[in-house]
Amino acid sequence: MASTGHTAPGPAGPAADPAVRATGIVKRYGSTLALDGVHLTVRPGEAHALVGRNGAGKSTLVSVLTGMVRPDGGTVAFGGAPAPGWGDTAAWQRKVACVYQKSMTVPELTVAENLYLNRFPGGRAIRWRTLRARARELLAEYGVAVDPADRIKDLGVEQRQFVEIARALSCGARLIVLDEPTARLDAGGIERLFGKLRALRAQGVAFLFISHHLQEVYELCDTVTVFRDARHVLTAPVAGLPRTELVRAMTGEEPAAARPVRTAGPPAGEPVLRTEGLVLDGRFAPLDLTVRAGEVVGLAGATASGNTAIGETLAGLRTPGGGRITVRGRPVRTGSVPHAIEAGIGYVPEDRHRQGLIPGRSVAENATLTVADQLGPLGTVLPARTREFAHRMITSLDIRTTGPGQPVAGLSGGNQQKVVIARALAREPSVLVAVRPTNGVDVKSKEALLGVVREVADGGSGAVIVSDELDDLRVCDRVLAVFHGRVVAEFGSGWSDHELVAAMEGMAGGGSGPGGPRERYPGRPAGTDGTDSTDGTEGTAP
Ligand SMILES: Nc1ncnc2c1ncn2[C@@H]1O[C@H](COP(=O)(O)OP(=O)(O)OP(=O)(O)O)[C@@H](O)[C@H]1O
Repeated sequence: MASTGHTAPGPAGPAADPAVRATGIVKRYGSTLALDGVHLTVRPGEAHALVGRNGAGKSTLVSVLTGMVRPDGGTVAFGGAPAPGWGDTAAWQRKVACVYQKSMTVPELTVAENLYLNRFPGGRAIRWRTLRARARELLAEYGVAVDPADRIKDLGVEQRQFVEIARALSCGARLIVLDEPTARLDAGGIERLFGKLRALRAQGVAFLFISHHLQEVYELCDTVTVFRDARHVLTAPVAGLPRTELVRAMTGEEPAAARPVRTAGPPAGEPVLRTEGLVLDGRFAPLDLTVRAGEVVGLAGATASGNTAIGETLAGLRTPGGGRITVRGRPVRTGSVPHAIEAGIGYVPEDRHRQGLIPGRSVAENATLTVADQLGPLGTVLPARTREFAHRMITSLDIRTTGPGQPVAGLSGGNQQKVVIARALAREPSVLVAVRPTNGVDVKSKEALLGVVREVADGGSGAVIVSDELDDLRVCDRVLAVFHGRVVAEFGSGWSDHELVAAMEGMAGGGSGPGGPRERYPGRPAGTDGTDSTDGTEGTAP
């Protein structure tokens, strides 16, 4: 089934040496075999997707290809020449760069300073004017419309990514790895990113694209490689590869027949969560929301719509300007995470790195952070009970780990997300509030996770899913579309992708013809720049 190197030749032609060729790569972490003799070839000008389930080994290979991790076996060559020596960071940067979902730039420094970090022109004394002029030229060369004097922290995600790409190219790199680059972009940002990547490909720059959004793989890439359980299982041209076959390669199973995720009947239970006049100035207008037992309610909205701010306010992360929240009829003290948890609000944050996990602690400890007081008398945590609880979560959420004692830092990104969800479920909350719960989660786990949310509701609690992903929203009984801080439309279970996306874009009841960004990225409505709400840039004042 595998066929390496079967790719559409880039502008450099089929005879050119590959941008990168990795062969026989082996990497072990203790008893975990993360890469088992994998291979990968990316040609100049090619956009090559690397896909696989959470824990398949994608990030480990990226670390090997960028000189961050030393493999236990195998070879890497760039443009036909052996990879730089271990530890020669500058030499690796001249070959390859990785643009992560998380910015690798220094937020307090300007764009110009970031572009020339550790390689300032002009000898010892830094000539700031020269630096800025060079930066301006560099950005213009790659068509990046950013002011070199701006601080990185004031840029949106999209602009930061362009700055990182420009920096990599100016170091001489001709291979750029993009690790989930669209995760925090809206439809317009994705279009602009893809447009820029196409232009750079025409100049011979090669891209390795890591994504759980298979639709984007089909949109952008000409070749796809699949890893499964640390092994290479497939390399094939994207054109003509049926999606079912791609999923089969990723999972090793026949794709399950499509089944509706939404299983519950019309909501009939008591209200479990209620907001009355809940308002956060500059983020969302007074909101009256009722979530009943047995119900999953979606808050759909683009990045800056205010839907995330609503979720964060329910979780106690933000203090509302007015209004009240009640859980099963009891008022919740707002603006306090401990009180929200105590009242029965479970929360799955979008940004698990900042709000979710303690990396050095074990899976068991992280999964039980909210229940430590219930696991032992007088505030002591009994390891046996902690482990037992963690075992249950590992099984029910299919967390790929060596065991409850493994530090979460050693889990793949998607499996870390599952630990965050386990933690939110630990207290058996009256209402679960989940922000983009399937972000970074593989195609099979997505279904399992949404199934768990559904089960929470079917078990007599309520759930709120805050997301712009249509697949997340399909599990909901009701979806409220939020635009500019207001609920602009409400849908029962029978919504069409088109009408929901139109509502999220502020065109409730409207719509437009096919062919626009909405049609191509049905899960990502166009909106303002893709900076998340916790960066403090979200929202238009209602
Ligand atoms: N630093 C580490 N210490 C221990 N184990 C690790 C470490 N990094 C990765 N692993 C393990 O190696 C395997 C491959 O992980 P990797 O992060 O490469 O997967 P991935 O395909 O990128 O997954 P995801 O889609 O979830 O990001 C996993 O079993 C993971 O637990």
